[in-house]
Amino acid sequence: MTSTIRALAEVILQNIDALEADCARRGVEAPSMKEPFKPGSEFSLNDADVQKASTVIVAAAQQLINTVQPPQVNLVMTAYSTTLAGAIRVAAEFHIADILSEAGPAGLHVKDICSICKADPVKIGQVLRFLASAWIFQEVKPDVYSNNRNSSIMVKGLSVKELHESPETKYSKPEGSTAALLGIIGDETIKGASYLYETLSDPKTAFSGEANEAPLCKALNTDLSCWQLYEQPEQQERQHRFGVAMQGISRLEPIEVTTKGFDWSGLKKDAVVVDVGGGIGSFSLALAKEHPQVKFVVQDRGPVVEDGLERAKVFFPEGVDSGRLSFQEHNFFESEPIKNADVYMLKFIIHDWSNKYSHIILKRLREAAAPHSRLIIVDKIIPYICPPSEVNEDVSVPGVWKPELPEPIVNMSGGIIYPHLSSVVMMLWCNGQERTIGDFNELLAEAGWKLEQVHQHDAFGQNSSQIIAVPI
Ligand SMILES: C[S@@+](CC[C@H](N)C(=O)[O-])C[C@H]1O[C@@H](n2cnc3c(N)ncnc32)[C@H](O)[C@@H]1O
Repeated sequence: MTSTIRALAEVILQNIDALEADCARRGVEAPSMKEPFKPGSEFSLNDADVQKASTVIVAAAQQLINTVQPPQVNLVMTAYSTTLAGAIRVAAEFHIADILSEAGPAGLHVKDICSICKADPVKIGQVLRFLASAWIFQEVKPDVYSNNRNSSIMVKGLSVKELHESPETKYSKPEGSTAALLGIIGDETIKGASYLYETLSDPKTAFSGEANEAPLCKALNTDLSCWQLYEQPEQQERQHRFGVAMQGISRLEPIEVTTKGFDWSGLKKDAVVVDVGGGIGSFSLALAKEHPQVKFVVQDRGPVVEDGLERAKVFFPEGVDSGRLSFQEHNFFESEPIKNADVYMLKFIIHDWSNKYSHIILKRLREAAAPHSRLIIVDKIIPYICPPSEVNEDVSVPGVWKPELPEPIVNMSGGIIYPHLSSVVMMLWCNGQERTIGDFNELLAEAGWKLEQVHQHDAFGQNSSQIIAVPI
């Protein structure tokens, strides 16, 4: 009889065929971990067969690793991985990937890196070797580091000279959004995570749905929610970084995935799409470029829309000048000023809020909606990770996918932790959560919306879905 570990290895090998066929079709080699990332070198994950093969390989490989290593190692090393977030932030803030990008494939000695970034080579040397052990940077000779596929993603698109002379512009290029996101993970997110237990065990906050009683608020010793905190003058840098980091999140899934599904081109000329809590407007900007017949209005808090307008003037001046992309300050807990819009869109908003506050946001939009209005929520749909045969949720909505993985894989997340991680991160920041399709159905119905259809792009919640609702 085939052992489980051999069966896992065989599952991996069978699925490698699909990835090799993908490379052959595109006339490229499989990506090398040693080379900096080149656009187009990734597998074609928008091809359903390639995506399925990649998911099965990741799931089987992770089960194999967890089976082969002793549980002490699995558990303790996983718990220690928060330290990686701190180390990655160090690399991003000291512009180490940018320095190594200029140094090229031969790399640079840690002393030379540190003479440029003005840091202690003994300490930075430890950080870099730790990161290289986790596949971020590579040690090409003793104490000499170069960028590899993973570390090269941290490059911000500006010269090291520019980064040092004008630090306030460090996230000004689109590539800088990943560094901004890594900055947030290594700052607010790990600070919040270290207060998770204290918040969940304190009777004052254990059952709270208030955004200002989340673990991050405890960590930063404030009574303000993260959104209110960001409005304080001394938090300007964090506020700006957050806006840019949202673009970095979008890079985790191709923009076509989040825009695909709803029939934007079916909207009539001058149809109005309101991007509620639209941040600095990255999503609307991408859609406005593709659908010139539609008008997009991005609503957010004052400082955010100011930031968004400035960026839009640089990246889409014709849209701003023609009024096809505009920005408006608006608090989504108050009455929605744009009535009868064709589409109200909530991207990465509902997951920020507990049910109590999500209900208010949805209700305000329902009050403003006309019968023809559509609501589009872009968020993850959380799958259960028990065997699908155990799930008998009573919600049948067109477009919902169910996870399926071959035996002997036992973890139905497919080893994809992102949606579940994201849910806990939302709790850390603001007592929010990601939701199952059943949760969305209930929340929408209570606010006067009928869940009509879902555009889901994978069964594991790796990519966000579009959840379409109509007024009841
Ligand atoms: C997770 S971000 C999503 C931004 C954007 N939709 C995107 O996908 O890039 C949440 C946004 O909600 C905004 N926000 C928070 N509280 C708000 C409020 N009361 N009214 C309007 N916007 C708010 C924040 O400023 C932030 O831009």
